[in-house]
Amino acid sequence: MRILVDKDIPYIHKLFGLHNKIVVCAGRAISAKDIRNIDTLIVRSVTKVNRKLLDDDSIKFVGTATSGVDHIDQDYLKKYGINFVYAPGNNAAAVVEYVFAALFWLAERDRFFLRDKIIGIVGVGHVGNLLYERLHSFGIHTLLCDPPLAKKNISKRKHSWKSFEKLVSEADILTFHTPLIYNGNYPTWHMVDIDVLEALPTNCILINTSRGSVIDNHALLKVLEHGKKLKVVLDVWETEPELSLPLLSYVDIGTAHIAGYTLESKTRSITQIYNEYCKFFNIFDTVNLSELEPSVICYLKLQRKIDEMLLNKLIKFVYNIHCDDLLLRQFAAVQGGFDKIRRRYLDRREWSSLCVETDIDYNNEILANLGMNTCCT
Ligand SMILES: NC(=O)C1=CN([C@@H]2O[C@H](COP(=O)(O)OP(=O)(O)OC[C@H]3O[C@@H](n4cnc5c(N)ncnc54)[C@H](O)[C@@H]3O)[C@@H](O)[C@H]2O)C=CC1
Ligand SMILES: O=C(O)C(=O)[C@H](O)COP(=O)(O)O
Repeated sequence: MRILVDKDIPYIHKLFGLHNKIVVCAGRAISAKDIRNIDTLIVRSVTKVNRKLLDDDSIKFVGTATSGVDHIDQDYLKKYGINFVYAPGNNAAAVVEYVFAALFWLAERDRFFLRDKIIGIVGVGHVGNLLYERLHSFGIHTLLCDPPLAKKNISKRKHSWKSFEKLVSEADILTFHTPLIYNGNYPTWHMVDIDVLEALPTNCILINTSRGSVIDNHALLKVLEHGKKLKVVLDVWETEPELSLPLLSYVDIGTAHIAGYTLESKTRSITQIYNEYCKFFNIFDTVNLSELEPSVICYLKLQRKIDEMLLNKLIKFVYNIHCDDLLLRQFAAVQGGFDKIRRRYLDRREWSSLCVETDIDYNNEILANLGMNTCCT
């Protein structure tokens, strides 16, 4: 089998290398010429997989080690019988922990408590739902907007779904976790446009870790330049990998599309693609995640009941989002800087890598609900 893989996907040779010819290529540089005589293509979000790329008919299997699939022309793959798999949900915890890190960083800087805020979650799938569950478990109020889900009415939760307009008018914090959808009944492209931006309450916190174009970045820059008081956290940008430096200068936290980047999430994603690949080609080999899964790296003991201040310390111990903001501001103007940050991103870990000792029952319950490992003395 000849497999072409984005060179920034980890563990490829360990997983696929035994019986296959592996060709690696920079994700943004993969071209139709590279695809010739390739059976399997494995990409990330930076490679557009469409008719232009796949003019060769040798491809049988396409995998993307991502949750978002807006870079894939799925209709084309289906039309030509090319098997397609992606990795939904594997980076949900990483994104949720990024959002928590951003919220607690802002709360510390601007001296407010999250328990006094209402958080509007737009898109309640793998990421949005986990975010809801963890915020709810810590007593933080949320409003949920997900019309496709509400329409399917498959939600188990007691909460009533709210309209996007309701969240815009009532939420103190809006966080977006939708796919990038250009048409259909519920498009998300520029769902935050100039009208929404002008309608947002003063000092509203806007967080986007979905896709850059869910927010009209030009309109956002315009309202910020005109003095609209918003607090903005952007991990995704409409013009990635080129960045609007003026917009970066206005946002409170800016990062290089790394919200989903943890060692655990990358391991889970490529393992899922590998297992789907084995199923498709009838290869009887299941990889043991523990071989790739990094071990627990640290251990802490809590001496008192957990509250927002103490949780903030734990969050910063595992992941300090401010470092990623400084990193982007340092390299944003450097040619290729955005992609370089992503390629060399340090092995950020998830809360589950933290083992917390506590003999307080309340702490055990809260920390377990937040996805941390706990052990009693
Ligand atoms: N920055 C990063 O590193 C990451 C970004 N993402 C992005 O976040 C998106 C969400 O990720 P997941 O939760 O895994 O996807 P998902 O597919 O599990 O959930 C998306 C949810 O959005 C809902 N939705 C669709 N249109 C909507 C609309 N108009 N209004 C409100 N809700 C709507 C869907 O019904 C679904 O429940 C991905 O599509 C991807 O683009 C995901 C992971 C990492
Ligand atoms: O999974 C998604 O969707 C994401 O946005 C990933 O964080 C994208 O990461 P890359 O595939 O661009 O490395």
